[in-house]
Amino acid sequence: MIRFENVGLRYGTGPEVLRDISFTLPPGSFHFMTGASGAGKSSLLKLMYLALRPSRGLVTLFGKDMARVKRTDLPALRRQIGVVFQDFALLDHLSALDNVALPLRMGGARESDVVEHCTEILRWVGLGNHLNSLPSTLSGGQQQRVAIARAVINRPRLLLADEPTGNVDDGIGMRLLYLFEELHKLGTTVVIASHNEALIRRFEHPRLMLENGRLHVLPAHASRWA
Ligand SMILES: Nc1ncnc2c1ncn2[C@@H]1O[C@H](COP(=O)(O)OP(=O)(O)OP(=O)(O)O)[C@@H](O)[C@H]1O
Repeated sequence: MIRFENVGLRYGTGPEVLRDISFTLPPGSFHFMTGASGAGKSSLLKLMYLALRPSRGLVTLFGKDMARVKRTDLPALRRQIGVVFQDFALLDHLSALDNVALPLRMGGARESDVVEHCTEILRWVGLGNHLNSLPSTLSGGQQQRVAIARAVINRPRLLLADEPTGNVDDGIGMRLLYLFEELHKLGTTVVIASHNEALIRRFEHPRLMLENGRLHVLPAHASRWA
């Protein structure tokens, strides 16, 4: 699904913030990503989402060498990836439901199915009373949940989430992680960056641990105590 070989990343002429990153994420796997603030979690997720190109090394996604993929082919690849980044990137003029509906409508789904599925998922993330609310009228945690609903609505092949439980209490955080678990059971490859050790330890998944720009992959049993 994703393969990195000796990947390095620097911003401009600065020092390398990621160094010699090599790992393979098999299809259908679930990994947490951890590391201190500034360790490079968001940067690594952006490399996986093809929002950044590596300064060196090889990134393979869905079996394709990303250095050979044309810029015009990127949107089609990205449509197979659900992302929750820290800025949420919701469209301000659209209601919560219409934001979540975007990937389904772009894929040509029937309108009656769109409304039914979007209502169901927004209820699941606790926003059943905010279907028609504009993002600017929602709290940070509520906007984050809209972004999560939008990322998972069309069952992407790959789900990347940066601190998806950062703005919610532990009860809702658990609910969101169960949502990711469900998606994983349906075959989606999942990568969740998080600082929330208490939540991570409740789930038995391997861990991508970033430290000083380098990556260590910890198996599930070791990752619970890392
Ligand atoms: N656009 C940028 N330009 C220059 N340096 C950057 C840029 N984005 C990130 N960095 C640097 O890259 C390093 C890794 O940042 P990144 O945001 O990936 O870390 P992080 O682990 O996600 O941090 P946090 O947990 O605080 O979100 C940091 O030293 C940061 O200053």
